[in-house]
Amino acid sequence: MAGREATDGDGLPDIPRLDPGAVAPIRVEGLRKRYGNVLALAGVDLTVEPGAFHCLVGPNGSGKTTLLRTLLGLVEPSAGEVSVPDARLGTAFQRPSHYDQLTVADNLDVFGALADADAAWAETVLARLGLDVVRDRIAGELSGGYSRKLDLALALQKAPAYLLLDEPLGELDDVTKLRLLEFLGAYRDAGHGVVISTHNLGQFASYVDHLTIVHDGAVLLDTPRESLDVPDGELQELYVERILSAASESDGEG
Ligand SMILES: Nc1ncnc2c1ncn2[C@@H]1O[C@H](COP(=O)(O)OP(=O)(O)OP(=O)(O)O)[C@@H](O)[C@H]1O
Repeated sequence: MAGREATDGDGLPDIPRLDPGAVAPIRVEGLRKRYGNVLALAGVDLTVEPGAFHCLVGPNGSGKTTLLRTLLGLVEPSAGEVSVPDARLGTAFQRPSHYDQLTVADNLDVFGALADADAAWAETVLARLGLDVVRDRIAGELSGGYSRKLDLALALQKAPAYLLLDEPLGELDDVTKLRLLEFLGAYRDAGHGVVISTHNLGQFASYVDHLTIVHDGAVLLDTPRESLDVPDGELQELYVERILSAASESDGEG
């Protein structure tokens, strides 16, 4: 992370810019994951480009979380190749990562020191996520939404080249959702990859650059957003229609 700064003119501290050209893509080939007799991933090929907002969307049980966790190295593939560049990946929200007994500011100091982050970046993250108002609160006493944003702030201390998040907006209030979405958009605009796993594509419609629909552990559609000739407001509907039509085809085969 270095060089020019994002100038989004929104009055918030700028996010230092990363040159996506200097980051390799994440590549997955023939990825299979079996849990006992459940085939969670049935041979997935996927490329995640740097600097893009990439949504992995699919219904419950389609394999999104398994795919995301495999990219993060948290799940061992049964077969196939996962090539993650020699770059920093970041994630949050799977389980709390903060120290409950420390304040927000002290948590940031600890994680910032581990990540060798500079103080200006910690302040930027604090302001961008709207955490500055709770900086002196004990982390264990924060509300659910602030607690989750704190974990995201801690993951961001190392300024990951790719930020991978599983249903990041679940259970957040509408204002918090909006601020988080704006942050994720700004982080992408500053050259970082953002990879979201969700079954609610509609919430991310105005941000998505690349869409991968996952169904029954396989990729049903993998396409740049620009090649889909539908307005943002119809993206969720397009996804649901694709799933319904794939489900009725597989019913027909059965
Ligand atoms: N640790 C596990 N042990 C056994 N089966 C698992 C495990 N994790 C996931 N599965 C199974 O693998 C399949 C894919 O699950 P996964 O959580 O990846 O789907 P998902 O698309 O993220 O679903 P959701 O939207 O409900 O979170 C499901 O059938 C699930 O029950």
